[in-house]
Amino acid sequence: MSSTTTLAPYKADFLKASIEGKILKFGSFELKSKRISPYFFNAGDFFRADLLQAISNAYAKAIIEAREQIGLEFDVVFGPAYKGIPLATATVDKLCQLDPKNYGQICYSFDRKEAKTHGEGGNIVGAPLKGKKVLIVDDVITAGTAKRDAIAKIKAEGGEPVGIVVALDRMEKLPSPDGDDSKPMPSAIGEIRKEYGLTIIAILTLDDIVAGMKDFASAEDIKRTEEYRSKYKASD
Ligand SMILES: O=P(O)(O)OC[C@H]1O[C@H](OP(=O)(O)OP(=O)(O)O)[C@H](O)[C@@H]1O
Ligand SMILES: O=C(O)c1cc(=O)[nH]c(=O)[nH]1
Repeated sequence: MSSTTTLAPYKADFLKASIEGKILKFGSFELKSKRISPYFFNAGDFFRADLLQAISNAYAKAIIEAREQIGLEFDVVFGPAYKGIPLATATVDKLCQLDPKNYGQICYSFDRKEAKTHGEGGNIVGAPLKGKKVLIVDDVITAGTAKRDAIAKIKAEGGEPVGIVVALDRMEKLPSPDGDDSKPMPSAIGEIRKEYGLTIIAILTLDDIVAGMKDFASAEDIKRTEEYRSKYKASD
């Protein structure tokens, strides 16, 4: 894949797995933000063992790199329901496998979309968050809504969010408060970074995907993806 040679090897391997596993799809998809996108990254499709290995390897390598480069430290990996759940558990497992000295005591945790009222009850499954430094892992960031919800839940449990790792930054602007998507707006990722002072890491960006697309996508899909990128491009 010639056009991905500038990506770190673990990122290029991850992009290759996303394409071969058909995690990255082209068509017409309604997003959580209600935008209609010509492409979709479905982390729910990393369901086969070799693909799960590919995604957990990419998250773990990105986290280890962040520790080496910026000293990212945390106690718990939190995966927002639903697609964040297997990501958090598989990432913790992979971190321990790759670096047991630094990550052997790291825990995972995730939320329920609806609170459980019997048994252990509550909203959180896995490690308690109170007093812990918490790293959020999720699949993609578009408008940032799910990340803001996760931050609020972690804080409500007494945890301290320290960062977010996503597989894909779709590089989109925030929705305009009046719903007019033609207005310039800052990026979802940049605003969350500024507002909460968090480290935010994306393994791949839309630019990486567009750069790699000429090797595997149709001319029509490339054109529609480039048009979508221009339409929702952030002002920062
Ligand atoms: O940038 P954002 O506005 O956060 O949008 C993207 C999020 O939306 C989807 O999750 P959803 O809440 O639909 O839940 P799911 O994991 O159950 O698919 C997707 O999995 C992302 O996490
Ligand atoms: O914004 C979303 O809802 C979204 C985008 C995407 O590429 N993949 C996904 O699962 N959700």
